[in-house]
Amino acid sequence: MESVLSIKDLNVVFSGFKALSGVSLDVYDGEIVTIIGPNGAGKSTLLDAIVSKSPVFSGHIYYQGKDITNNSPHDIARMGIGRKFQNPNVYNELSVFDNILLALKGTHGIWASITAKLTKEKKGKIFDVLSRTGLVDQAFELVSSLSHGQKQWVEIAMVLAQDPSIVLLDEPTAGMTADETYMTGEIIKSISKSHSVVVIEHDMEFVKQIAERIVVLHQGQVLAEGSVEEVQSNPKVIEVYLGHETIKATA
Ligand SMILES: Nc1ncnc2c1ncn2[C@@H]1O[C@H](COP(=O)(O)OP(=O)(O)OP(=O)(O)O)[C@@H](O)[C@H]1O
Repeated sequence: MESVLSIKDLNVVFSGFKALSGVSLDVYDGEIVTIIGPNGAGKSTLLDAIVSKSPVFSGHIYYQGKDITNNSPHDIARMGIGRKFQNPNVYNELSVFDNILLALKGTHGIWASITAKLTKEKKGKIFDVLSRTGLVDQAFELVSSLSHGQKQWVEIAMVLAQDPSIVLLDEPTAGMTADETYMTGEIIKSISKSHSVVVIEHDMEFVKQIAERIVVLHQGQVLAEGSVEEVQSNPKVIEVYLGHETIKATA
């Protein structure tokens, strides 16, 4: 099977510090890859390198077979890699609908977008992403009136509005209630029917809900890779990560 995203021997260095060291990883069509690992393992740096937010020192990133290493972030987004960051990056004083409108591919500038005549096609597209993220009932509410979880979903909807083929999510459930976390898992599973999804996550219950393939990062390297069961029973993973999480959960 052809991979959508292929990372080969990736190294990212910050002032002499190796944040990523020889990372290789493939993401296939329509799969969910969940990245776990201790704080500072290099998880966010990996997503940053994919979208050129952090420069790649050596190694390669291929998207649909094309080498995109250190291409401009704008080009990478335009090619079809959508990235959601940890903190919601939404316009609080606009409606949910207008936030999605602004994110639509080919949209330029707030006023030009909001005052331009809305085509039936654009409206349909906006409601499609709102229904995929459980936000149809909130379409005309101001984002400022939404819960923290709903704001995160608005941002996922904004990423989907850009028609990516791969969606990168950095800790999408941070700060969410248990119900919101569960709902986020269902949204991600639904998105994976039409997109590849890479998710960074700490909450192991959530990881179990969504995970198909897990990649464990530790000190900038891939420590282990496999199913939930394989990773949970891997002694190296227990030692550096899951043992610690279990202790935290029972403390
Ligand atoms: N822009 C930067 N400049 C210098 N060092 C950085 C930069 N970004 C990340 N680092 C360092 O690289 C290492 C990996 O950081 P990263 O944020 O990728 O880890 P992480 O696995 O996402 O951690 P967390 O789970 O805490 O978010 C850390 O030691 C961090 O301090």
